[in-house]
This record gives sequence, structure tokens and C-alpha cells, in this order.
Amino acid sequence: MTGHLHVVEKNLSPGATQAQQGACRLRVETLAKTFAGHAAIEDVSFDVHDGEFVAVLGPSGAGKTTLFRCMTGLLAPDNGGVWIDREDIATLRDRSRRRLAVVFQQFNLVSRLSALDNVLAGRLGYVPAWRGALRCFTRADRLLALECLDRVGLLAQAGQRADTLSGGQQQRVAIARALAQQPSLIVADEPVASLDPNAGAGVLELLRGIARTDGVGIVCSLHQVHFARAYADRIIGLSHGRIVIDGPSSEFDQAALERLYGHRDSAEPESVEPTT
Ligand SMILES: Nc1ncnc2c1ncn2[C@@H]1O[C@H](COP(=O)(O)OP(=O)(O)OP(=O)(O)O)[C@@H](O)[C@H]1O
Repeated sequence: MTGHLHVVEKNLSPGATQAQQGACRLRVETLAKTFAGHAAIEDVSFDVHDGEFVAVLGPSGAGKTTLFRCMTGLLAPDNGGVWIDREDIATLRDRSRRRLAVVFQQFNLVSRLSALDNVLAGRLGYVPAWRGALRCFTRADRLLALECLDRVGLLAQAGQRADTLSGGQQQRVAIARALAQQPSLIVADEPVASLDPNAGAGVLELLRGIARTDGVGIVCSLHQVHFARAYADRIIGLSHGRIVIDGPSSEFDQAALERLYGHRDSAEPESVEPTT
């Protein structure tokens, strides 16, 4: 394994990639959270810059969900903090929160609403509350929502109820909703865990494209190492609540896999396959 992947001490972004020359979208600093005396995450620090797609890997119980809940403000850490565009997540209110878009494993769409109406929910942070409650969006908002659906390849399904779409299509609608927020950062919590491999690859390709073309920082937890290597710029490996690997995905090799998941015959059955 290269030395790059081991360096995880004081520097906040030891796994620097070329994308990190841009603005800092996310800063996670000395984050810690303990449950009943057990440290779920401990001293976790890293930065994500614009245009950068970072995958977070780690065995079950490593602390990924806890980290993501702290990053999205759903859980208050015991120590450390999270900053989005240099603003503390703990103080992000209403309109500022629109800079953070979240994509969930289970899509979190309103099933009885159309794809377009679900995407319009991404505009709620931009309109007065009464307009949002009445679903009274401007023409510009509607055009933007349609454009977002077009970008994820679902313009033709704009009027279709969300619960009549396939899982892959529903996750694309969720990504279109995130795009409609015009965010600085997208946090995707296991976005392909409920999808078949083809649909999963399509979703990750979309996310990578968004990072590239929109300059959005993306942090995405994954269970599939081959997806992380194929689509992410950088891989952060969590084990027992700590970052043990942080480096370019191209340097994530068999030794890194074993370091993260233990020996090949234990937690992680997948081997590292070459990506094309
Ligand atoms: N609300 C909670 N109460 C008590 N312990 C918790 C709570 N949430 C998480 N933990 C513990 O913290 C540790 C990290 O859990 P977490 O869910 O963050 O891991 P994970 O990497 O997301 O796992 P998985 O991949 O299985 O979802 C585990 O030991 C878990 O049991």
C-alpha cells in the first residue's frame, strides 16, 4: 500500500486530490460521538472541496451512519464540529440549510406526488413558507425543476407518481430534487444500497457528473468497494469510529482493503477489482 493512504493525523485533508484546490465545501473537525460510553466516532477530521466526490467506506458498525447524521445536523456531536461553506452546521437555519442536500438510501420521496412535485420540494428553501405550503411555485422554479429532471434522464416521467417509478428512477428523482436545491454539498447516505448493480452504477455516474459540472462537493457512504474505486475521487475508510484510510481512490488496493475490513476471509467478501 502506498504511504498516501496511511496519513491521517493532523492535516485535515491528508488524501488531497486535485479537486481540493477549490473552495472548501465541507469541513469536519475532530468530530466525536459516544453512545452509552461507547465511542461511535472519535477524532474524525477531513475536508471536502468543490467538485470532489468522496466515498466513505467501512465495515458494519464503523460509524458511517453516526458520521453522516452529524454531518447533516441530525445528531449533535459530543466534540468537534461540521462547517458547510465555512458556516457551522449547528447554526445553519432555514435558508442557509438549502446549501446542504441529502440523498437517502430509501429515496424519501412523497409517493403520491409526481416526480416534478417531488423535485419542486428542493425549491422550498427559496420560497416564502406560505408559497411552499400551497405548492405555489414560480415559473422559474418549475422550469428549473424540469431541467433537473431532464439532467437525470426523467423529463418524460415528470407527471408520473413517484411510487410508480422503479427504485433507480426514484433515486434519480431524489437526485434531481437535490440538484433543484442548487447546493454546495450533497451528502448521500448509501444511495445505491437498495438498487441493482446497473441502477446503482447509473446513480453514482450521475453524482460524479454533478460534482464535475456543478462544482458541488459530494460525500457518499458505500458498501461496495468496486463502486468507490470506479466513481469516487477519494476514499475515506472508517474503522472503529476512526479514519484509518484517506487517499485517492486509485491508490485503494488490496492492502488498503485488508486494513479496512480485516483479513480477506472476514467482514468484507469483496476483492478489489481493476476499474476501467
Ligand atoms: N443511537 C444509538 N445508540 C446506541 N449506540 C449506537 C447508536 N447509533 C449507533 N450506535 C453504535 O455506534 C456504533 C457505530 O454505528 P453506526 O450505525 O454509525 O455504524 P455504521 O458504520 O453506519 O454501520 P452499518 O454499516 O451497519 O450501518 C455501533 O457500535 C452502534 O451500535
